[in-house]
Amino acid sequence: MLELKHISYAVREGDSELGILNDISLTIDDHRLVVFTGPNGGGKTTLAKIIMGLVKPTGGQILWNGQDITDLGITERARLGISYGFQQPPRFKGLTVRNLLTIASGNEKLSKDQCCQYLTKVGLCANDYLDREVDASLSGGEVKRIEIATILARSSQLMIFDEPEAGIDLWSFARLTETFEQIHASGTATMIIISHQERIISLADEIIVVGDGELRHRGTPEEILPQILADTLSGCPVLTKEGAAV
Ligand SMILES: Nc1ncnc2c1ncn2[C@@H]1O[C@H](COP(=O)(O)OP(=O)(O)OP(=O)(O)O)[C@@H](O)[C@H]1O
Repeated sequence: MLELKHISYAVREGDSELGILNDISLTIDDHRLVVFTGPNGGGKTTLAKIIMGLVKPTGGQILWNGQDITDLGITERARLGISYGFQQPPRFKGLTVRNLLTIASGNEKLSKDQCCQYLTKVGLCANDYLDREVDASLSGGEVKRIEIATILARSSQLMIFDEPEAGIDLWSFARLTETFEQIHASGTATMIIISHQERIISLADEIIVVGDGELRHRGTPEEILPQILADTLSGCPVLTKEGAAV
């Protein structure tokens, strides 16, 4: 179980302090598929990075399976079974796709068949990609899918995906949503997916709307999706302070 207690994050801007996240508390039970959504700049990525240990909160506490991980770094959190896929994944010049999958899986003898299974789940063919370097020669969508494949290879207990749909073609997106559904159905991992995509939002057990650095609303897709779809940001009661129901 993941527990965030009164998480805040602020940065210094000149002489003043800029609040990015303000007193966010939430609990995510094991094996849930939770989607963070909300307007651009609302604080979703910052919140996800705080869970992964990429950003240190200026206030509050994070518990993972009852353990206080607030002061733990990324590596320690990864060892505890948390993984994170960047909105814009880094490239790794000199490392091939096979290298990355092998490192991620922790299995030095990872076979071509196993690599192929991970790559197929994100709509890539192993024959075309296994020996390619993860460098600038790959397109943004390819790097994104390779990174997601490495997260699948890690089989973490908590997988965080930041806008997995970004830059991905429709066919690969369909494979990806199937993969999310399969992981969810298998009950082997908790997933937090940051997304603006209706199809992904509809897969969620729960949607958490983050706006202006606050947790605006949480509920099932049936409760939240119609409201998001019904209006633009300015008129949407789910995304505005007036509609805050948390
Ligand atoms: N280190 C920082 N210094 C200054 N501003 C920051 C910093 N980190 C985040 N922000 C600001 O905090 C806000 C929240 O950013 P964040 O990336 O978390 O939003 P988001 O909800 O993920 O947005 P998007 O949907 O566009 O990806 C943004 O306005 C961003 O510019």
